[in-house]
Amino acid sequence: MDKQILILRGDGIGPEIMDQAIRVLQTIGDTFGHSFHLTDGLIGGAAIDEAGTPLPEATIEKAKSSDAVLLGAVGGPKWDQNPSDLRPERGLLGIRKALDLYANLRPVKGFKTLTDASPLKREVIEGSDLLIVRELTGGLYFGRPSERREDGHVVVDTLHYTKTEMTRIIKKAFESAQLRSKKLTSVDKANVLESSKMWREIVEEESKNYPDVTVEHVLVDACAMKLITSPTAFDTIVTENMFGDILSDEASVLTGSLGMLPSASLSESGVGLYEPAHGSAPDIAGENIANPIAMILSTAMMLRHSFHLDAEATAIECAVEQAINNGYHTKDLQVSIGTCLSTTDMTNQIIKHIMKE
Ligand SMILES: NC(=O)c1ccc[n+]([C@@H]2O[C@H](COP(=O)([O-])OP(=O)(O)OC[C@H]3O[C@@H](n4cnc5c(N)ncnc54)[C@H](O)[C@@H]3O)[C@@H](O)[C@H]2O)c1
Ligand SMILES: CC(C)[C@H](C(=O)O)[C@@H](O)C(=O)O
Ligand SMILES: [Mg+2]
Repeated sequence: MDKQILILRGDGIGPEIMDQAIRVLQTIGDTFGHSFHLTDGLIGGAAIDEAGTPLPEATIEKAKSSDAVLLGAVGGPKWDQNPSDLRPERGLLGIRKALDLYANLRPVKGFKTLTDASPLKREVIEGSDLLIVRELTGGLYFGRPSERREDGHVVVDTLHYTKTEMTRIIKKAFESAQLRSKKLTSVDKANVLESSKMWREIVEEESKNYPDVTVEHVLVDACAMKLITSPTAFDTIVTENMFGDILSDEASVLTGSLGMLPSASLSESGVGLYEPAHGSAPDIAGENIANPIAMILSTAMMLRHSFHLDAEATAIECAVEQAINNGYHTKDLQVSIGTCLSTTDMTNQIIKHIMKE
């Protein structure tokens, strides 16, 4: 198989973890006989520094003509004081919108060996395996007006959704639930927000088309609590943009670290973008200690969702699990037993297992 992949390294640990994903991809190519052609593009702070904008037009064009996009992470203190249109994060939001990547899939799977790494009790988190389906191109992130008014004393952000935007992500979640254990939890704030009331109505309406899926509605505040007190009660969660952002970072605790959580950002028919759920981690950038697993598992998601290379994706996922089961981990996992490795050495272990398969 011949595929064109756009590589967006971004900022902070972005380039470090992307280098590891590329090594894994090359190993998959060599082992299974595929050619992955990689092209670099600019995004985030790196793009601001080099091209004066967080999302150059060339990046969007390259993305549209690629078969998939891999993204590291954007942002960092260097650009924190920039005006809002010159923030690295604008590049990320911009590419999501430009490619209409409305469906963000964030799987959260605890590895047995890492349950001790979580600050939560083993008996509570053991067996955690859920999927957060997050709406990615609407809501508070994109609603207008979003501005500071009246001499800086009043601020406005707008939570805007159309019925069409809600319906497509809810359908995607029902379809995802059908492929898993057929239980869907819809998370909203329908006791307060008009948008959530409409969201809940659409979930009810759509549930008639998926009679095999059991649906429950949970308010977001209660969901935040239940995620860490009874995570195994969840299978597929669907929610709007900002709730999904917050709940997915919270859910990462079940896996031992934010550095473990991959994601796929998908459109209806166009190119998919794959990125870790975490950010650019400026506090550890340049030290070769970042956990590369979220980026590597995002690469596996690309192989599965964009290229339908199931065996290859599974090979990566199994290699990650085997490396962890052999006691290898990175610093963020705070495991006291086994061997703590650098970013590159952790990847070496994963690559070793892929080549053995
Ligand atoms: N998708 C993205 O590009 C994305 C996502 C989230 C945040 N951000 C941006 O990243 C910057 C930093 O944000 P933040 O510090 O709130 O969030 P962050 O996710 O970058 O980091 C939060 C904490 O988790 C740790 N961490 C994250 N990923 C890790 C990994 N792979 N290995 C080991 N430890 C890891 C960090 O060291 C930090 O202590 C901000 O500019 C923010 O806007 C970008
Ligand atoms: C950096 C930021 C804009 C982004 C988001 O909120 O979507 C990040 O937190 C994420 O989860 O991908
Ligand atoms: Mg986030």
